[in-house]
Amino acid sequence: FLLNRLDSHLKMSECVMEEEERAKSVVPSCVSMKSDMSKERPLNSGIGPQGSPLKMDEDRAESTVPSCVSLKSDQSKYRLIDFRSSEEIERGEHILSNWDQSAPPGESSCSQSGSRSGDAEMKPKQRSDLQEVIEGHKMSLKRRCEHVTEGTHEAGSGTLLNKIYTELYITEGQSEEVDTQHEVRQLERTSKKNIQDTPIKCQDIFKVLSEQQRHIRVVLTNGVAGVGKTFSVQKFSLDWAEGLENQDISLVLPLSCRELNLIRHEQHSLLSLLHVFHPTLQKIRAEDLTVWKLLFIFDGLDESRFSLDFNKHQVISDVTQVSSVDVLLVNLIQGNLLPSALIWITSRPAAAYQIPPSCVDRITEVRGFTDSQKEEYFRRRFGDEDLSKRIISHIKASRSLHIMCLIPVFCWITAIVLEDMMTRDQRGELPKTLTDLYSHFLRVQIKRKKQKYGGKQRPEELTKADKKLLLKLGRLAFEHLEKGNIMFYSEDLERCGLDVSEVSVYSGVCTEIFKRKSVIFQKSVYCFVHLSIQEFLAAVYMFHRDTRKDTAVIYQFLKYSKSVTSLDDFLRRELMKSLKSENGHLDLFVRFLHGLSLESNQRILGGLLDQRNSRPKTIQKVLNNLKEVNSDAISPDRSINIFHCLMEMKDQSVHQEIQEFLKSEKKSEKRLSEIHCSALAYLLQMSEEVLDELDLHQYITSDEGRRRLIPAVRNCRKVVLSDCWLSEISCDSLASALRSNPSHLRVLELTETKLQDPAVKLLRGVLQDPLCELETLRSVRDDPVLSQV
Ligand SMILES: Nc1ncnc2c1ncn2[C@@H]1O[C@H](COP(=O)(O)OP(=O)(O)OP(=O)(O)O)[C@@H](O)[C@H]1O
Repeated sequence: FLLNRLDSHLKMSECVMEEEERAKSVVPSCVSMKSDMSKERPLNSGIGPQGSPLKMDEDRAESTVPSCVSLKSDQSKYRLIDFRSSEEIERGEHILSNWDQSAPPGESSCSQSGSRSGDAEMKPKQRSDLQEVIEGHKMSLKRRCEHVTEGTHEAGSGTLLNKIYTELYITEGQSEEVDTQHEVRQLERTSKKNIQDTPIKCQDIFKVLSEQQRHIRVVLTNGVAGVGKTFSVQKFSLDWAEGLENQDISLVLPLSCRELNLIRHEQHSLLSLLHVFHPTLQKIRAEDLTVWKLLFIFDGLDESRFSLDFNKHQVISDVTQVSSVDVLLVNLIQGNLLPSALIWITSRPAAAYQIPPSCVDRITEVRGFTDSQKEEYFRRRFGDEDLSKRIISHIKASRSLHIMCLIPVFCWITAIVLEDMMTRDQRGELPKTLTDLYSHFLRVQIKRKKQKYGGKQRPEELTKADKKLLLKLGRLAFEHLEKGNIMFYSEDLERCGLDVSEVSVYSGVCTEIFKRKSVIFQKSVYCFVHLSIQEFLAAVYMFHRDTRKDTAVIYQFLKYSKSVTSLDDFLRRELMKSLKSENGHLDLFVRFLHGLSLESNQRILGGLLDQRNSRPKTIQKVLNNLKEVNSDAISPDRSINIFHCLMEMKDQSVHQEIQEFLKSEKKSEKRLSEIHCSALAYLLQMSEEVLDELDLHQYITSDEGRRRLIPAVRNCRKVVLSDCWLSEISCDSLASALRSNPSHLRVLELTETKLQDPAVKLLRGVLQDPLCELETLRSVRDDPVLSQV
């Protein structure tokens, strides 16, 4: 497990280096920004240094508060003062000159010793100027946060955050060990709530909630893709900017890691960094930063392309000292720089390991929506009560949809699809599988584009141009999926034959699939709205290549030179390739590929894929292959994906057989195949009830079948692994189950279990891990393995 972690860490670093190389050529050396002037009046309430309420002179504020400049700013960073119009410069100069005059002598550059006494000595004029800056910043932040775009990048076109924001289930602590596994599988694991977890409200994450807790300075919030981390940051910031919550904080300063990437090759001081990303703070001085209570929010650490080295770095304690962004970040987190500033970092679990636990005062995890929050989401989203009721009851009736809706981004996709289907006359069957859902999602986007731009075809039909565009997007999705890239620059688009303007012109199709994430420094960064959409389009592209017999693309991907003879051969090879991936990054891709082999799904896509000759005999062959896959060298956790592929092909047989097996009185008489074992492992792992005992030896199955049951260990109190050969890879699953937090496993019996040396070491390591809550490790006979462990 650790080796895998190390390996994936190395891969990530390689990936980061590769991306850095890519980015070197794309990030301009000179930063330019576009300004966005505000005519709005500042609010007349405010918080001063250390939370003291300030009163402000409204008239003067109106004349002096700088514009709320948006991030889409266009002027050179080296001429920051030029952000403003001439009129504004005049006003700005007025403020700056006032401030310069009022600054105590010798305080022009700040050090940590620029103490709070400066505040006490502050002249009334100076204080009110500072307050104006805070109010200007609040207004700017409010404007940035009050609308959500949910896939559309058209400014101001979004919905009000407060209208659709639904409370999320956030807990203190985290549910699983930091994991590099694919998010969708994590989602399946985490869908089982644990009542022991302590829920915490987003606005309380810096509050000391019990007597045992000390001051909370650094909070790390984990959560899988699309679970609502950015929404939480946005809501927190909006509530602060509107004066509703956390008013003891003087300035909330969100800095998205995606945007910080764009200046990672540049040198900045903390002060200039703030000036670049929060132009409303142009006039704050170094000493202000040390006297105010600041909150820095670094959203999306997983998207950062800088590597944080906490062991060896330049120590910086002066906010005007220039260094690289990663060094500034490390110093802020360690508390060398602005030790009293609060720090909030959000990250997907795979990247959270970069922050040493010793630097973190509180870990929280956004778990998504509970069942009642899911319902509330749909009620808020649709004013129509009847429609929201029907949608909720459909979701409840489909287990996979219901599990998926734990993640807000899936709620959003589901809402779009079901709203469209339920308000149309000819409804058709409502989606039950992921491929179904995503095919409908794409169809709705195509239809919207038709409605927006007109066209002779029926709304659902694709023109040649639509097909070409979607397949080019598919190529981009596919080529970057393998490399683990989720963000693209215009040159990546061009390499796939995508014209940047084409992508924007087809905004009706693209905005909810593909979006321009930031346009800072005139550099556009693109990404798919969600990783799963990238995986779906990548599968569409690959499937299309297969129907067109594009052997070059297929062989290069499969690293296979013999001809792929048929659909079943193609899918079998794709599956094997995905099973060999260490972190499961092709799992969802391969599920979609299997789903796309069904004509019913191809039909939804309105001619995007040539209708494939998916004869029943071929489909049966694919199903048989899935049921017979030999997964000797594959992790049992990964093998569960074979069962998911069956489900995507709407084959319910294995699922039903296992349901019957679970109800049966004669379990010990029924022989289970390997695929049965994967299905059973999945169902036991997902079950609401914790199993008292799992004795692998009681199941009549092969050695491989027994190993495939190991993921179920996560949901058991006692596990007996007797007389079974545990490979290192199976030990990985066992180790992960032992480490899961909270873990139910208290008793582990290992008897005549043939553990190889690396597995013994691995288990020994896990048992020493403070996260492991195992109480008894037992062996029935004198087992040499046990003494080694
Ligand atoms: N609290 C919420 N209320 C309503 N909708 C939400 C909420 N949280 C998230 N969503 C929906 O889910 C989508 C994804 O959320 P968000 O961008 O916050 O996820 P994330 O955890 O930051 O994901 P990533 O790691 O991919 O950046 C949002 O665009 C929105 O549609």
